Amino acid sequence: MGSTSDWQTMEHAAAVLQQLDIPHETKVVSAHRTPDRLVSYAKSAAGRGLKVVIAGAGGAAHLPGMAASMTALPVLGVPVESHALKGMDSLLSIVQMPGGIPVGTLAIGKAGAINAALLAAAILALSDPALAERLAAWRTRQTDGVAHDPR
Ligand SMILES: Nc1c(C(=O)O)ncn1[C@@H]1O[C@H](COP(=O)(O)O)[C@@H](O)[C@H]1O
Repeated sequence: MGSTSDWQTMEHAAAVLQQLDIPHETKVVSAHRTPDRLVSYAKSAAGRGLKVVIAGAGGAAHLPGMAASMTALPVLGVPVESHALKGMDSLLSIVQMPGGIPVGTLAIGKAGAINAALLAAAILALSDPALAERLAAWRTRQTDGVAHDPR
C-alpha cells in the first residue's frame, strides 16, 4: 500500500487472506515517496515466490500501475477512499490503464479490499485444490450468514 494511512482499508484484505489461511506479507511501498523501494519490490516479487500482488493506494494512485509495469504477476488495485474526492481520484487513477499493462481494479474502499483478497484467493485456488475448498466454505458461511429478515 502507498502509505500507513491505507492500512485501515487494506487490513480488510489482510483479514480475509488470514481467514483463508493464505500466506501473505504487508508492505508500505510508494511510487511517489519511495520509488526505489517500489522498483526493487516489484522486480523481485515473482522471484521471491509471490503469486499475486494487491496494491492499495489513494489519490494520484500510481502504485498499482507502476507495480504492474515491473512484474508479470497479476496486480489487483484497490482505490483507497481519499478525503478530498471520496476515492474517485483513486479509482480513475487505477482503472484507466493503457492497453498492455493490466491492473484488476476493485471497488473503492473496504469492499474493494475484501474483494481483492477474494479474487486473489480465486486465482490461487486454480492451482490449489485445498484452497479452493476453503474458499468455497468461506462463501457458504457468508451465504448462511445472510439474514432473511432485516429486523
Ligand atoms: N497513491 C499513493 C502513492 C503511489 O501511488 O505511489 N503513494 C502514496 N499514495 C497515497 O497517498 C495517500 C495519502 O498518504 P498519506 O496519508 O501518507 O499522506 C495514501 O492513500 C497513499 O496511498
